[in-house]
Amino acid sequence: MVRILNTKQIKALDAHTIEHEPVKSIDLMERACRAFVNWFVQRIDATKKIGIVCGTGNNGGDGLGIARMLHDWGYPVKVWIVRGLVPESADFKTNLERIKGEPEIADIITESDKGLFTDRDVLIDAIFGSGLSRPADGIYAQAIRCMNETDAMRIAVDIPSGLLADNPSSGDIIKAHYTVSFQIPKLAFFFPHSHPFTGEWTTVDIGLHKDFIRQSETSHFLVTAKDITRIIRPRKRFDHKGTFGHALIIAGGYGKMGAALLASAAALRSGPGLLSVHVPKSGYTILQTALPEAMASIDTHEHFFTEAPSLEKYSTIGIGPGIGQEPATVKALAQVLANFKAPLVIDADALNILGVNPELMKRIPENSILTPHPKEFERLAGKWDNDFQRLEKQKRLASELKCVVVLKGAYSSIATPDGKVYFNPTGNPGMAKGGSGDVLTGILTGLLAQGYSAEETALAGVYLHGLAGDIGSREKGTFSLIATDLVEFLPQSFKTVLNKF
Ligand SMILES: NC(=O)C1=CN([C@@H]2O[C@H](COP(=O)(O)OP(=O)(O)OC[C@H]3O[C@@H](n4cnc5c(N)ncnc54)[C@H](O)[C@@H]3O)[C@@H](O)[C@H]2O)[C@@H](O)CC1
Ligand SMILES: [K+]
Repeated sequence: MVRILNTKQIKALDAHTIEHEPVKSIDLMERACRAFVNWFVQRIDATKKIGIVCGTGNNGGDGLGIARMLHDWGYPVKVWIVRGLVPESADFKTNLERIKGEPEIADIITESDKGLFTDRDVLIDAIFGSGLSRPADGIYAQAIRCMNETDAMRIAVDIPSGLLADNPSSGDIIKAHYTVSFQIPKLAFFFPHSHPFTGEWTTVDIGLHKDFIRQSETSHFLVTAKDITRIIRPRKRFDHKGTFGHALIIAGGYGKMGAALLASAAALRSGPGLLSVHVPKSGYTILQTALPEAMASIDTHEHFFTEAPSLEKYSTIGIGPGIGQEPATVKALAQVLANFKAPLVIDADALNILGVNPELMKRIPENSILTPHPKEFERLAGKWDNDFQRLEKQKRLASELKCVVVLKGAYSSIATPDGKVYFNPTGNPGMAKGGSGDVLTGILTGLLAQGYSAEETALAGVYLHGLAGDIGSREKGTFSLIATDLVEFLPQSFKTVLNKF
């Protein structure tokens, strides 16, 4: 797990590293600059004209160090220092002294300094870093606007200037194409509204104290491949189908049998011992023809879900894709929630039904997994003003229901009943298509049936689903990738994770 720390903790971490490594503050800054430059030189051609726009705090100090190093690498570099009210930090001063005449430095002292950076191919943003405490205004806002108006590629040092790491941002913010952040990812990076500012972000190691990071309290984590490898248990020689549980998928309706097929095919590829699929009568032939491995459980209704089969034999249930919201379906869902006591996976129309019948929420078995996309989540939890508030709502829902709530999207977030939130790194925009969610429901149902805990299931399922999408889009491209491909590439996704042993 990568721990996501807040800016106060990052400041304490910097101080701890300086005191206990020990390393001088300016030498730590030098390390940060080198890490940035190392990233930079591997990607940016040395003929490009570079502009570095610095504040006068430590983020600006980084900018000056980076300017000196890139000049030594042979890049044509120009530096601008935004001279507002921020006093020069000690390390800023040192790095300013270390620039001896080259590269060229200009001060920005009035707001009328406009159209400044137009001859630059690449602009490095080092105005504010994690020290930003309020929206940028005055001369700072003006410099940010000037940078955003150019056609240059913009690269932010640590965090785009104007973006707050731990709180909603407003005002002018650098629209970076890339953000190179120092070691610890910032919470804001995981939110949709930050993306126009961070662009593609990455972290670079600057040798901050690992034990201190491990001991820092946080409820926010970024999942890594290693975490998933640790969760997924390889199968043993004497395991048999009884070991891996019997999953039931309740999905599909007239015109939406594809949802049932996608969820079921994904469940089958995720390893449960047995899979049954409950579909309306009109889905019988479709299911039996398309998925011979699945057993059919047939509803009495021709077109939609009206009555749950007897549920005792199932280890878990995945319910929702394509079931619609007919009154009889609402009743049948209520019946499932009344009779089934083990954790289940609730998705799509089952979530929409819960949204308009909140009294049913109380019946959801503890440790179930809910997988709303943002619109479904809004129906369950109400509107939000900003991404931070949305995250709080997600945490609250997970704790109230004592369930795992997976909010789907880029960096799908997984909130657990005990208040933790895991962000998932896999997946890509090629997956933003109908049917992707059905595939996730199937994977989760398949894993839950095998006895993985709700938390393990959600972490592994969401990761594997995204990884299947990443592997798939390498072959099919993000335009052409479809949900069926996710099922097709799921075996490779599992193999990738298992082969890490
Ligand atoms: N030893 C360290 O602490 C290290 C710090 N590093 C760099 O230092 C950065 C943090 O530096 P600082 O804490 O000096 O802060 P910044 O350089 O981000 O900001 C400078 C100062 O501006 C003031 N300020 C905040 N919001 C403002 C606003 N809207 N308008 C005007 N002034 C405002 C604050 O007093 C703040 O301290 C990191 O992002 C990173 O780039 C790196 O060099 C790694 C090591
Ligand atoms: K910055």
